[in-house]
Amino acid sequence: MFWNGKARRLSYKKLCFAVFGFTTLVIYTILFNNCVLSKVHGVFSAEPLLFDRDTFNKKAKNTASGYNGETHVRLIPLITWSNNTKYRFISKNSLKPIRRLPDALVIGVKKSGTRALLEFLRLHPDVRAAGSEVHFFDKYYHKGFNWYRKKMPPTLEGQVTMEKTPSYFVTKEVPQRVKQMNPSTKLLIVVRDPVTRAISDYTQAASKKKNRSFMQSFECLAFVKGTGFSVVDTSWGPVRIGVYARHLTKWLKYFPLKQLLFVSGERLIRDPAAEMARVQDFLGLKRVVTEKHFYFNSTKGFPCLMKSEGRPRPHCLGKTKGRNHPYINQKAIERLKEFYRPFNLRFYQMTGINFGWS
Ligand SMILES: Nc1ncnc2c1ncn2[C@@H]1O[C@H](COP(=O)(O)OS(=O)(=O)O)[C@@H](OP(=O)(O)O)[C@H]1O
Repeated sequence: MFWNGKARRLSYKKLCFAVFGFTTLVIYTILFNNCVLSKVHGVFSAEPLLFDRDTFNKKAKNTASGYNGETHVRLIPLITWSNNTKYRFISKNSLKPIRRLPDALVIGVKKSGTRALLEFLRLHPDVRAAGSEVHFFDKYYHKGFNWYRKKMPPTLEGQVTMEKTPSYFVTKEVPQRVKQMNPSTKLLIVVRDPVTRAISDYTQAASKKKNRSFMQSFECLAFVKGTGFSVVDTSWGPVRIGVYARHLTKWLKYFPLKQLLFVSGERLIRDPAAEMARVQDFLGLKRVVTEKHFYFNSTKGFPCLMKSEGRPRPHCLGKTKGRNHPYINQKAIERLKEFYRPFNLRFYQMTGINFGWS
């Protein structure tokens, strides 16, 4: 009897332990798999889990974290996996590049050297940039952030995702939209003497005309008709874009000055490595792009690249960069310089940099 009672007590204890152990195991498995599932999901896509596509679409359209739901998320039943398989899967796939919204934007200024800056930055292994201008914030904003994300190159955690669209700098809706995407977005602005910039802009427009003899001269377009070279036509795009202080004021309503980097277009040609050192510091990157990446091509008259991704030989930027400018009457140039002087001074004060445009 004594032994029977003791044995029963012992097996009752064992049963309690077994039930307790089993319950703990079940709870642990549920919690662990929930946690792993959300991680695995992050590997497949940077977008949030989607359960009710329509409700989510309504909420998410045009919010940076939003997803306008074209793909359904495939949930993998991890419970059937062994722990080792799970970890191998996660560690392998967390190194898989995914498309993300940009961390940094080259927002302008048109014809100041924005392509050169982006191509130089692409030499850096920690930078990935969209090849062509995306125009999301000025032309395609209605398409939503998921459209924008898909235009970005896939990047690994820690790499900087970028794009350049020079018209962002002068489009009034853009600063607020960029802030809505991510208030910490880093903004790069290449600037060049506004008079040379206007001539460059005109040269590009002329080069696109099929019949150039129909194109009015730069002098005709830059000044109000019948005023000779005295009244500058500020409604003409190539002139208006060069009033940098006015455009910058709009950006400073949404972003602190420290989030903006002003790159000198002139210095980017004269000393690309020095300018690139500033840019890499600003983006928090190691200074990988240095003098050894550039050589001066005297035929082109510009710095060119020793090599770049997919192009192992020395090469320059394309034919549309570094065009010959037409002759412009010196009086017109002087008058334009006079026109820009107060705006340039204001711009120097705002940025704390004297760009040296006379
Ligand atoms: N390395 C190098 N090679 C060639 N060109 C160079 C380089 N660095 C700066 N630049 C200057 O870039 C000017 C074109 O500016 P953008 O690239 O901003 O033009 S665009 O707005 O994207 O059309 C272009 O203007 P133009 O000289 O009028 O063609 C160049 O002066």
